[in-house]
Amino acid sequence: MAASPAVQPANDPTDFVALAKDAAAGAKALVAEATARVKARVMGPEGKLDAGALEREQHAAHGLSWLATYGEAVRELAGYAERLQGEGTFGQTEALLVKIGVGEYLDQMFGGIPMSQGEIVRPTALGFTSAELASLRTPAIDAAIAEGNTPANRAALVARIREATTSGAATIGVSGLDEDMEAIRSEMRRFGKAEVVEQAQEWHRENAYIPMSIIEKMAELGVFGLTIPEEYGGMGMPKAAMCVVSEELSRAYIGVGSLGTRSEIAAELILCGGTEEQKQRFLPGIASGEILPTAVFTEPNTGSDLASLRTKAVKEGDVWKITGNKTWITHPVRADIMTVLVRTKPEEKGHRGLSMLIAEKPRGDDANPFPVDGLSGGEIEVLGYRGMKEYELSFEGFSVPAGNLLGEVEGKGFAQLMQTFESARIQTAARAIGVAQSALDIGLRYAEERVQFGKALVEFPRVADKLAMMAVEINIARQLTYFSAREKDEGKRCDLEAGMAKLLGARVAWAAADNALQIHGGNGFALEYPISRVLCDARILSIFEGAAEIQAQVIARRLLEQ
Ligand SMILES: Cc1cc2nc3c(=O)[nH]c(=O)nc-3n(C[C@H](O)[C@H](O)[C@H](O)COP(=O)(O)OP(=O)(O)OC[C@H]3O[C@@H](n4cnc5c(N)ncnc54)[C@H](O)[C@@H]3O)c2cc1C
Repeated sequence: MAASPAVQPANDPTDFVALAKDAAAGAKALVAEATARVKARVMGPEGKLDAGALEREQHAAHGLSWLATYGEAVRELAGYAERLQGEGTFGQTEALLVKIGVGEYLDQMFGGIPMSQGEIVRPTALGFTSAELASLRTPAIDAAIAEGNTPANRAALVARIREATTSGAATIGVSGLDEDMEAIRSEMRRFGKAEVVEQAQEWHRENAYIPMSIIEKMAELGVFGLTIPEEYGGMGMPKAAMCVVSEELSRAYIGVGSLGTRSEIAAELILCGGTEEQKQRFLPGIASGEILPTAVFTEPNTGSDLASLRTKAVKEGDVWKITGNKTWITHPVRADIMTVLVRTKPEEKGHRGLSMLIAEKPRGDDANPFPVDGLSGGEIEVLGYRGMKEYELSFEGFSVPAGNLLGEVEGKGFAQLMQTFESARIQTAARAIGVAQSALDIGLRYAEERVQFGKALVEFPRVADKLAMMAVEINIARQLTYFSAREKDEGKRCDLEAGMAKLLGARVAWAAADNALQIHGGNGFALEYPISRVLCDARILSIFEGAAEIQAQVIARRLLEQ
């Protein structure tokens, strides 16, 4: 996508890029100080995290996670601005996105961050007095806040968003990715517009499966094998490609953007933990879309606390027999393989007793969902995120050949699953960005078309402000997600950043959907309008792939243990 016109020095006398970098350094100092203060409250005598104290202090510890996520967001925005400036693509739209984002996030860091609608974490909760806080507010931070989220900047951004939309731009502001990635975006966007957007509302309202013809077309486009290495039949592309594809498909419909999620999880599990024979056997089929996987982890009594799950597998000759109940399993009926987390060592109570099985099964349909011995299930009716259907499953001696134990090792299932978390979280963050972007697309269109008091709604500041903040936060979540993807591609540990991208992305998607619905007034509440579906779809993002509280807990642990 072409950059918006370069910032004219006369309009923008401050070198905001340098200011943003300085402010990001100040934000980092605040996070470091906050980390030290929370550490003082949760560390035991031997310098180890005291689990009881961490639980008592969840508000502060999770608040620290949010604060650090914001600090990382400001750093990423400054880095994005600097990179684009170097490439000559830092135009007015990009400058406004960065200014408003940096200013607003810094202001919240020093004022209060919403962890959820009713839970604001304020600096006092992290142990700062007003005087201490004032001493951490550097002149760069003050200036970035003062110049950042102003009514004039928001109005200017909305004018640019309107222009960008009429010119058919895919993203508001350049994404920062290279031309190859943008070519993939265009292809996915074309596919989404032609095959998905118009149908999504009907699939949702009828609780219908996404047609197999769509899955076949996605397979032809290479969606399921994007990041699988070429030697195993995939395209060997970077994780950034997965982000762009997930983003654009979820922008069309979250169900379609999520079809690749289970393929990504299964492929990561097998790539990281499988034997060479398992890689050769399953990866080419997953890459081509011939094998559709489903991820079978959650149980009725174990969701967030997965390590205590009870479904067991017992070895009988050369097969494992699975017995137990699973729930909230997405797309199990049409799946060909199930990655099932089971307890194979009953004497080991925690995660050490868990193993991962790759269980093959025949495809079913609504009339006969599970045409195989030892497996049955019932559909769970859901608010949104439809198109694949969620089921509770009952295993009664379901057979899996011994050779399908992942990596042919017992007791490593939980660790194998954890290895996939980085990728899965990056992918979910990208799905969240797609959902948020669809809310912005729909909200903007409605605000342009609906006239009240003789004006289009978009002419009213309170309506336009909502659109401006959607675009700003989408860009922030996008930059955090792309950063995690780059780190992952470079083989660096990025669980912290991927978790932050997912945590923030889910909140951004929900806020965007809620605000876009608000822009619709009463019509937003009508099932006929797509925004009512997008609201339901957005809600899931802070529940699965690590509920927001669990995500914040994981981030807090990492920050405090460093
Ligand atoms: C639409 C949908 C699709 C899904 N698809 C799949 C799938 O394909 N495969 C699969 O295996 N699972 C799937 N899941 C399950 C999903 O991963 C779980 O719902 C999720 O892990 C949360 O577990 P839970 O629902 O048991 O909630 P719980 O663990 O009971 O948590 C309930 C609430 O309490 C909070 N909470 C829990 N523990 C703590 C704590 N220690 N501190 C603070 N707060 C805490 C949580 O954050 C959450 O807000 C799906 C779920 C949904 C809704």
